[in-house]
Amino acid sequence: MAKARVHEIAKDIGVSSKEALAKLQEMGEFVKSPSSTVEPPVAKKLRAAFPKTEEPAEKPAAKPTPKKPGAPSGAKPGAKPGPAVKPEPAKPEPAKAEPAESKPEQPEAAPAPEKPAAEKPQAPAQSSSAPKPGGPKPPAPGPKPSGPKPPSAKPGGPKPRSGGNNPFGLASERESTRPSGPRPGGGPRPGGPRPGNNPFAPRQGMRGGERGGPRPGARPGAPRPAGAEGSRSAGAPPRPGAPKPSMMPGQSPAPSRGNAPGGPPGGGPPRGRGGGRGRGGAAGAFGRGGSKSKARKSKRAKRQELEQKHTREIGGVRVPKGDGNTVVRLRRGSSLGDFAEKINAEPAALITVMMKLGEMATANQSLDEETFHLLGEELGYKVEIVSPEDEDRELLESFDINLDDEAAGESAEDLEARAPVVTVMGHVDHGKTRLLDAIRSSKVTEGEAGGITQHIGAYQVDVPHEGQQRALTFIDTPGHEAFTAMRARGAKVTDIAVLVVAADDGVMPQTVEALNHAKAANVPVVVAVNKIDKEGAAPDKIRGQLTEYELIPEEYGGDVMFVDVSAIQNINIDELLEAVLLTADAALELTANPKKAARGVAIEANLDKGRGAVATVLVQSGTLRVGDNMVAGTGFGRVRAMFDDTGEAVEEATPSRPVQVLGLSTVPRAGDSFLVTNDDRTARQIAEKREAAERNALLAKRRKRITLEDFDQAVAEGKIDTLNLILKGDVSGAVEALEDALLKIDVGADVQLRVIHRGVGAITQNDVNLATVDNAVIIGFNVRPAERVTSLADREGVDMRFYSVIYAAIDDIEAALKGMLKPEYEEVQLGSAEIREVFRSSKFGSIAGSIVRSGIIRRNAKARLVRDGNVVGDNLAIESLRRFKDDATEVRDGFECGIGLGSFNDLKEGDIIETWEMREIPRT
Ligand SMILES: Nc1nc2c(ncn2[C@@H]2O[C@H](COP(=O)(O)OP(=O)(O)OP(=O)(O)O)[C@@H](O)[C@H]2O)c(=O)[nH]1
Repeated sequence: MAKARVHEIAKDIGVSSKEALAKLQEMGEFVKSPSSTVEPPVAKKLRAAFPKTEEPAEKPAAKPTPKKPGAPSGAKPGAKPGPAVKPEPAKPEPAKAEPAESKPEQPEAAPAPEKPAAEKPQAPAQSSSAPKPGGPKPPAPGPKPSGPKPPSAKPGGPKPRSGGNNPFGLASERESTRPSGPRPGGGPRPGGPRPGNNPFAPRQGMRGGERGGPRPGARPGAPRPAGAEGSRSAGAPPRPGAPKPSMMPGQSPAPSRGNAPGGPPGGGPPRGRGGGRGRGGAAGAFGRGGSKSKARKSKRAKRQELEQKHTREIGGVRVPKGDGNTVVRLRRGSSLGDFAEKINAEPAALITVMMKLGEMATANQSLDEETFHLLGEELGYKVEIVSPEDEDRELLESFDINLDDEAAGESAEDLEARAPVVTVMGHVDHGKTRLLDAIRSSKVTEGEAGGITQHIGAYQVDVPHEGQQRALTFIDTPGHEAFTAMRARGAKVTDIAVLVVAADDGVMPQTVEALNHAKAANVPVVVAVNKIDKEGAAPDKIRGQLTEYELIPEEYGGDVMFVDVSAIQNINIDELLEAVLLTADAALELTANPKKAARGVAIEANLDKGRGAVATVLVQSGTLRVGDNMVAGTGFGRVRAMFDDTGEAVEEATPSRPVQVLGLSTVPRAGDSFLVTNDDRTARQIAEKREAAERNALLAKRRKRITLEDFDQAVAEGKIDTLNLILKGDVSGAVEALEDALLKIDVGADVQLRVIHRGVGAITQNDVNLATVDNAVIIGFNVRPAERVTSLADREGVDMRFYSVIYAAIDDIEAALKGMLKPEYEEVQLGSAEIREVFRSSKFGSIAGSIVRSGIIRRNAKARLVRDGNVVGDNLAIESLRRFKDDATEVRDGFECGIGLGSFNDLKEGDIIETWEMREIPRT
């Protein structure tokens, strides 16, 4: 089997090439046009991506022999029985091809898709008026068919009367239905029976009434108001026993739901010949004449069929239907509109769906991940929110820059050894700065007289090693703050960490913090036991202590090199550098291709009065040259000049070489990636796009990376299987006790509990950074975070929990692991209002002129409509609220107001509008 072309597969599946292309794109396959070929696995994937409802539906149809005779003759109006190409593919092929067209005659088939063909003539008529009702009014969907309303046939009085002294100047329903003379100025033509734009047309017994009634199988006995139509379709009232599409194999009930334009308009599941309108069948019987119109019909029918198959109705609107597996990738900060675009839906339809889900959102509003998941689930899509790194990767790909492919495409000859990049970490005052100075001065002074150096954030030294001069790059910002900040930004800068521990002080909280950060980043560690010149120095004790943290010295049989040094007295500095090189050589293969445009990371940057943005960048691959166009974070520009850490101007910088760069438009942040582009325009555009993405990300209050409540769900979705925790407490005993107790929880085989960091003291920015990177939950025991730490956690969506009783913490975590810790919400009544009069407005729909009876009526609050003690409309929202002519945000007890419940229009005098909200019950 040769490779198949997209359009062939599309045809096979029964979708358009465009849809197939879109799907391929969604799946990450980039295919140019319908005539492009795809590899068999891709073809298979594509087929699998479309629901197979088709097959079962058609098969039965194909079977009935009666079809066969008719089919070959009239049915295939020479059309496209493409399959005929195949010699005589016996039965299956042709049989498959036929059903689509010949189906009409064969009502037994009953599959929903078929019907439209037969009823085609009607469908169009309806669809013009029908879509409307479906569209705008979600909450009043089919359920209440035309029943009671139609009779009122509001066409009644086209005499809107300007609502005298009512708060809106709108005509009340009472007035408008009074059949007196037409009053001008009445604004909305309340009763105006214009089926075309009257959202209620179908329910009022207009033609489209069929629409309301027809739902196959839906309340079969319901009187069909569309009497006129009824005469045409004998089978109109769906038979109770008629097969519902939902009964069909593989057919989900949703698509069958009636009012899709392609839906079975006659309501008559086309079973039994009498059931169909007969026209389609008759046409077939009469041969020619019929075949022409039939051909036309069937085309339309196919379209409708398709539409119906790929859409479903929710809350009265038609939205695309995913198959539950279709992945939709969205950037963080995306809006409903973005999502709509991806699934080819109307943003307005999604707004309605959101309302049905109990959330109010506008098309342009950024939504958080959770909300997208909820919405995706409802529509049958798997929403993936791409990480900032992925996002940047995709952004670059849109400029045809693929860093991964670039790296993968490099051959061994392109690669040259590069210097290891080292970060020095450790507890306060253990000598990090001093050690960095010692390393640097010992080397710089060797080469350069004067040894005038300047701090640019990183420096490189040459070390004689096994007869060679080897370079080492040190990040000159000690501490793990910079390290985690960069890591949080997705930058992998450090190859090796030097953990400094003062021999006279021992392992301290930040020592542990630092080593945990290194471990989490999977970076090998070399321990520098410093201050050995000091009295009381006990280097062996340090080795013993660190063993407890899984840093086992080589001399104890482990694989971590420990070097005793004195930064002040320059003792063993060379040995330390040697150990770093040995560790790098043993654990890592550090190479990069210098022969290409430079890529790397910004290490440090500042705005200089005279020189503008000055950024220190570390070249990670390629060679950076003066004159290159570069983009670093959201800054871009042409490299005007470069300097190394001795202040020397340099023309180029190769991998692992840090240089200071002048020429960027703005100051990048530490950890921002940079790259050289072919032209300045690309650099500028990338920078602009990054800025926009950042803005969006900021806008989306991206809530909750992982919370204890959603842990089990994340596990269920296969996203994670480990609950990472960071424990902070006021005293070490408590932290240890908590950790011990936590690790004793019986969590079962599916999930794991991992304490990635524990420490004494307040929750710091570092803790939040670490939680951000490793998707951890922070547990604070008798400690609180500083204010800016709280806001950082909030911004990053990190779940922090505070306890003062160990058992409470254990209970919560145990419950989370067992999937039992659900947030609890309670409904809180906000207020209620009684409808005194109903006004109709063409612009706003029905407005309830009301008086607030209790509490407050607030705009956007959730609402329900109660009539004689029965809820007649639930999950509504106060979409508009007015006091006289002015919009109001809230109206209090005793005041009159006008309330609009969006597209919910079933309002009556005396009804009570209750408003409420869900509040999370705080845990104690
Ligand atoms: N005796 C002795 N003192 C040292 C040595 N290394 C550093 N010190 C002293 O220890 C103190 C702290 O050194 P720093 O290099 O500032 O320590 P740090 O880890 O960078 O400290 P922070 O920047 O506060 O995190 C200074 O007074 C140094 O002079 C050493 O090898 N021997």
